[in-house]
Amino acid sequence: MFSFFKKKPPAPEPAPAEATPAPAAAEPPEPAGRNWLRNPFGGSKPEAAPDPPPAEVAAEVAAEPAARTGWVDRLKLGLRKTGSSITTVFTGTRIDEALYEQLEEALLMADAGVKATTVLLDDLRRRVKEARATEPAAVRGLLVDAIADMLRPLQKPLVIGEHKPTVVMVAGVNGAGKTTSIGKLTRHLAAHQASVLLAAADTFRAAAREQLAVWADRNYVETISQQGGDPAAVAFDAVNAGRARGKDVVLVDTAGRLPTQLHLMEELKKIRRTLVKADTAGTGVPHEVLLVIDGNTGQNALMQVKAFDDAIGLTGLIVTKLDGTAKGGVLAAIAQERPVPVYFIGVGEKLEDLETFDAREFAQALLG
Ligand SMILES: Nc1nc2c(ncn2[C@@H]2O[C@H](COP(=O)(O)OP(=O)(O)OP(=O)(O)O)[C@@H](O)[C@H]2O)c(=O)[nH]1
Repeated sequence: MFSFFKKKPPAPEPAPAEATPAPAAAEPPEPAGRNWLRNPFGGSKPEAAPDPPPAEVAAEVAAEPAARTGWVDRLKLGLRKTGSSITTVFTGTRIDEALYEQLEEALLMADAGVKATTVLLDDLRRRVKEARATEPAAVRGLLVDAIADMLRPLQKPLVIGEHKPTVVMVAGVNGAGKTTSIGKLTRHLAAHQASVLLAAADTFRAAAREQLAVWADRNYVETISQQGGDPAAVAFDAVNAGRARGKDVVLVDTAGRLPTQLHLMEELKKIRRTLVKADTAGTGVPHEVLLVIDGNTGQNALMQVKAFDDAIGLTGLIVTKLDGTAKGGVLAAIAQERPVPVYFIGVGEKLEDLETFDAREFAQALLG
């Protein structure tokens, strides 16, 4: 069993990992700077060894430039639009009601929502009192603490490997970044000796299947797809194929849909029910139900979380496009109103631009 965990990137990067997988009992070499999984097969590697990832993937990942270590900077840059109006509040000379009012406005503008904003400000007032702070600049540090504490319940690793295959269903509205995130996730799984089967359960849009096929090619993994027909059938076939082929992970990509498109939400529920039916061993398929949300959509993202959670029971979120949003505060609203764990955040369009979520780092990035 392995989990995606947060690890500070050591510097400098060590020599590229060998393409050959590590022996079963030993921990595989972990490419430096990656926040990905560790000890993919724990102490109990399955008898049938998974397909080793091609040398190209492991070598590419290991050879990634040190720029990767700067992802927090990129997040900071991305969230600057969100944070700039908040941080200007602390340039004054006094901690007074005007400061709290400006802060309230800035948090609402960042789409933190009324509830989270109220809780944050109450918490901040308490912290300011306790710390006997007198300078606005000190309030900024206390706000980082308050935001980090609020977001902490969202910080949870995605555990893969407890079941073989681990079945992960991925949903979201159109263009949220599902397929891109699946590609990124696949790459990192492959780079850590996990074999992946992709299921293109978007049977309507040929472009979606093609896009997934491109990601699959780039990651040297197989796909199950079908033109037309029933997406639930593709999902069913994928679980069976994943089992038969001894894959570690089956990732099921679904077509984008709005929560208001009730017939499409029914279709999503059907895909989920079908995955449950394919679970002949009763291991709890789908093991993970992820929603991909676009960080730019602010409060609307919260509505999506609620609607998809009600429909298919979410286990985690991937929040994309945090590399340029004025609405990063929405994570506070999610933490307050529907705390579904944030497994990953997307900070760019490139394959390596997917990171595990760390509440404190996010809070710090938010306030520059
Ligand atoms: N800047 C940035 N762009 C992203 C990120 N993730 C995805 N994108 C871009 O968002 C656009 C949509 O991504 P897709 O992966 O096609 O979205 P999708 O949810 O699969 O779309 P549908 O299949 O239409 O539902 C693409 O242009 C991606 O490159 C991110 O973290 N940052």
